[in-house]
Amino acid sequence: MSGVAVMGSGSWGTAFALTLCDAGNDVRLWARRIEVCRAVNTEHRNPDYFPDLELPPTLTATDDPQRAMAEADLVVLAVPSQTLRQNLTGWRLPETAVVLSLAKGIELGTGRRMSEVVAEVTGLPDERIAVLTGPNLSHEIAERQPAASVIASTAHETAALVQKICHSPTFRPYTNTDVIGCELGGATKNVIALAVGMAVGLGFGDNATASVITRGLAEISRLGRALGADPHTFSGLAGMGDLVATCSSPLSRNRSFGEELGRGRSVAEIAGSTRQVAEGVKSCTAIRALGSAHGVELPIVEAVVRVIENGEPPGEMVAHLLARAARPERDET
Ligand SMILES: NC(=O)C1=CN([C@@H]2O[C@H](COP(=O)(O)OP(=O)(O)OC[C@H]3O[C@@H](n4cnc5c(N)ncnc54)[C@H](OP(=O)(O)O)[C@@H]3O)[C@@H](O)[C@H]2O)C=CC1
Ligand SMILES: O=C(CO)COP(=O)(O)O
Repeated sequence: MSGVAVMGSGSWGTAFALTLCDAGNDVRLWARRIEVCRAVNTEHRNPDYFPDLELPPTLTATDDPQRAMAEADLVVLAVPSQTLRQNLTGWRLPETAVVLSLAKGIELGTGRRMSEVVAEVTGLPDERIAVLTGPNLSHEIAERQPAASVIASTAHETAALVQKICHSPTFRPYTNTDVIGCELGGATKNVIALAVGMAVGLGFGDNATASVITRGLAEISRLGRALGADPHTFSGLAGMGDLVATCSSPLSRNRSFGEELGRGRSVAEIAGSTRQVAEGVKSCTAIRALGSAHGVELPIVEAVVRVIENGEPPGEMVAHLLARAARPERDET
């Protein structure tokens, strides 16, 4: 049994905490709101994110980050990408714990992946840092539907340790040492899911969505190659697996956000109607900047940025993408 702290009690933090309990660990959840802690500790519920789900009675919550992390072997970071740096800055991590990031985003302004933010703020060596990614829609995980996942760390032993800690009867993690590819896959698929959602909201069918998913995978792979990822990662769970799940499922917040944009609502309106994070809305700008810095063409990401940042109507985005100069499918320059 390992002692695990899950820092963040939203959709994924809560569902993954449940998985960690199922895998036989002693799990403490950190929530920034005391009312969430009370609900978890007394009613075994998290009403804002899973009103109908009964949480394991062994799961406890605290709003004190240091108490949550005390003597933890594994610290799981389950806060949004754009707040991770600030959150970590205020926390004192246990001396020997491994840190596992669940966030799928790229930091605005710095272009850093989440493992890079962790390393920068905490000073931890790469061998103590891991990331989790793959097709893991939190509501399905919370219902204990079967799922596979990827734990990536540059140190295989670290990935294998975390794999062992979170392997439950319904959750099957694989390991990978390609942290760059795993993180880029997870962050960029959110932007592609926004584009797919827009296509759906505009009333387009499966030909359109399959085309965006496939060309989206080409963009993710191109960017990954330029940044030093292993191209094989993108045909695995962290690439195609997560892309297909997120782009196909109405449970995805990114796809749903895109769908609302396609129906004509504004970014501010949609963002104001939910407390849940759709990471692609912020990360799209950071990913476009990474593409520009490395001379990688990312037409779908670019088109999503124009809709999100400039308010371009999604219908025009589609017209622009279709009007681009015709080219060979495998001309990946
Ligand atoms: N949901 C999913 O299916 C999956 C999500 N992910 C990734 O996991 C990460 C977390 O997502 P998810 O749990 O779904 O997001 P949610 O929006 O569901 O929850 C976010 C959590 O972070 C907290 N939070 C928000 N702002 C801050 C802040 N400034 N400081 C500290 N805590 C804050 C929220 O607290 P409060 O409730 O008080 O607002 C909440 O507990 C994202 O990067 C996402 O892409 C990855 C795989 C699956
Ligand atoms: O990353 C996810 C599934 O793997 C969840 O996607 P959303 O954040 O779009 O809900």
